[in-house]
Amino acid sequence: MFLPSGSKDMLGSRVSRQNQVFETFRQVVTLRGYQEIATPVVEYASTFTNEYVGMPLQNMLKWFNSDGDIEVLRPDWTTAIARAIAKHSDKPQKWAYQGSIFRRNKLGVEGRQVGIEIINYSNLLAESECLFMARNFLNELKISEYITELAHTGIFEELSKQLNLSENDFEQLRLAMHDKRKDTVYQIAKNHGNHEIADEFVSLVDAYGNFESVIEMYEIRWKNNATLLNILGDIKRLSLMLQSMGETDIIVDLGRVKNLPYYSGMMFRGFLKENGATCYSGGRYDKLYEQFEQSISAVGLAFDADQLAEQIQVEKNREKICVIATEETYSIAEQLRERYKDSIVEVLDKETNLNAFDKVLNIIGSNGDYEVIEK
Ligand SMILES: N[C@@H](Cc1c[nH]c[nH+]1)C(=O)O
Repeated sequence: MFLPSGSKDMLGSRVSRQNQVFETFRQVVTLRGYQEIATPVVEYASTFTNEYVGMPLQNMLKWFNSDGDIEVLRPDWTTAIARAIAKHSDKPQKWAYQGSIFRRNKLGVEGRQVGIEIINYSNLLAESECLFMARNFLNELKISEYITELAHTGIFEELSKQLNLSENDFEQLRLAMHDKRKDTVYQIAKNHGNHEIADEFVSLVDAYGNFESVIEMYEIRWKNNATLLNILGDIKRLSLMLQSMGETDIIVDLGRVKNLPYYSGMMFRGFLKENGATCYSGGRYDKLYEQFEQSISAVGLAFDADQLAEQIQVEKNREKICVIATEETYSIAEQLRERYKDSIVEVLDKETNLNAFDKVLNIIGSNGDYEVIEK
């Protein structure tokens, strides 16, 4: 029997590691005062494709229901949670979730995420909470080799104002910036502006690296633009907060454009040093709540739980005990569990693969007169 392309089974230690990621996440968010939220896997496509959210339908797993509406498998937690809490979003709240999202991309169709959404907290408190929580969680998973990247949607938007761009041109330029295709970036900016602004965009493609040096350079370059200076100030403040917590690998990417249409402000990502993979991604998305006619401060991030599960070691600190029993003694073996409550106890009827155990117990005897002997 085969599986549809993109679907996969998971077995044994891969599942244990996945569950360890979920369990560690729950411990961390519980201690940081988050509430848990779960939304259904099946939703209306319009929840994600409407003009405020703007996710492309083509990547979703979808079908028509009997009324002719398009339904999808949840492609995004953040949007689903905004829909779920829209009526009760007037108070400060912190939500945590874990489960699958479904998007057709090169990695498959199903990805597992654990994530947080912080609603109605003041901006810096919520943004720093996201980054501190990420640090706390990765530390608990014993993942220390990662890089934190900060970026901001406002930079590209502010500079684009100097160009005369249609919606389509804007999108083309955003895509070219995203893929770091400097030739196309230059062409679009030059065609709709002049070569100076085109040069500015091209150099923005390379404006990433250690936060101190990049910010210092751009504070001078943008000294006459209050909007850009404010953005640099916000990024610097967050970076310094992280640095004061002992984080050393902090980079900024001033030319980064949003990877999800709803971001509006600070964006952050974590990269694993070992393979460069993104282990978390998030940002501010106040605009998402405008669809519910609400003006709300919203920020959050999601971890790629599959990626994290690949990185961690399964905790193996329990004693493994094998009890060799017979048909007459299976219930005696079961009672032995009481004596070894913190150990892994397996009952076998033959002595096979005993090297896998720390202790082997034999139940010997007959007619209700049994003895447990350690081998
Ligand atoms: N939903 C985003 C992550 C995120 C959570 N909150 C804000 N952003 C993603 O799937 O990448």
